[in-house]
Amino acid sequence: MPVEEFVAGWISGALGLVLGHPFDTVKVRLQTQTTYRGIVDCMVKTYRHESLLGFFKGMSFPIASIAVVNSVLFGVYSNALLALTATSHQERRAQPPSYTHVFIAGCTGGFLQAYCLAPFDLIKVRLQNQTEPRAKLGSPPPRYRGPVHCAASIFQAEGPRGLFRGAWALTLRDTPTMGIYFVTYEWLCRQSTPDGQNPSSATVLVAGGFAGLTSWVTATPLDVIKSRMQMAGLKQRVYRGLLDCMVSSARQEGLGVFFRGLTINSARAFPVNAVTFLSYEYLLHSWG
Ligand SMILES: C[N+](C)(C)CCCC[C@H](N)C(=O)O
Repeated sequence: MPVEEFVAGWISGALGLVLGHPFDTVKVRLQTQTTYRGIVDCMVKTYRHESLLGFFKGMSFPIASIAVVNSVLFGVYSNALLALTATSHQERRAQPPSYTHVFIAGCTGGFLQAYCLAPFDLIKVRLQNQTEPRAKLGSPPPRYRGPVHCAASIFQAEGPRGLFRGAWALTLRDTPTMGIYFVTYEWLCRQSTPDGQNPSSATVLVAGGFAGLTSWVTATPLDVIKSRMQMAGLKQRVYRGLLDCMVSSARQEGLGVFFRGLTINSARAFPVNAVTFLSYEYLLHSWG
């Protein structure tokens, strides 16, 4: 099994992640809290109250976990294509796989990475939602002191299952949308590249950016539900399940609730995924 894809997936994921984390914090806050009037208001309040560091809350765990998560995504995707079409990464420009195969391989990668991502994503969302400024003398400490403390408290209170809160919504969010992600990327690359040649860096950047954009636009409704289920019992009410969360959110806040965070998600998705795909392709290319 070729392992280069796993390593390239890891490095490219980490680069994209750091670039996108401040946007991600604003998105999570807008989706789960009702105190902000919009993106700018949320940014201003976060900066005033918590300084620049506020935007990087909850980043250490994703950085550690991206090694597993993005390498599973890209590694499984590439190896699934190998199984379906009997072509390696290097051979795929000369013999391009069908879009159905690309979609199935993307969904498989999305499904498997969702399970690895679930506990890390839960902890990220919980920490991002702690709006207290950095500990000052005399002020009450935040609920979680850091990622390890957060994981340990959830584990103690709810057992291992607690760490997978919202995992079902996350899997539903990622399985089809990762298929869309890779199909968009492949389609755009093929549109602007002569047959049999490798896409230029500019093409990879634009195709990667649009792949991120289309997959996040389609993923946003379930992203909102996922974040709310992960916060259930803390700042949100407790839901009986995914459907209950959908229905009660829509009843209370209207259908617009499913598009919360869409603008910021899209603004984040383009640069993050442009960089992710460019570095992925570059690494695989330079390793031959
Ligand atoms: C499938 N879904 C839309 C959820 C994500 C697709 C892009 C994943 C990328 N690592 C990022 O963070 O943007």
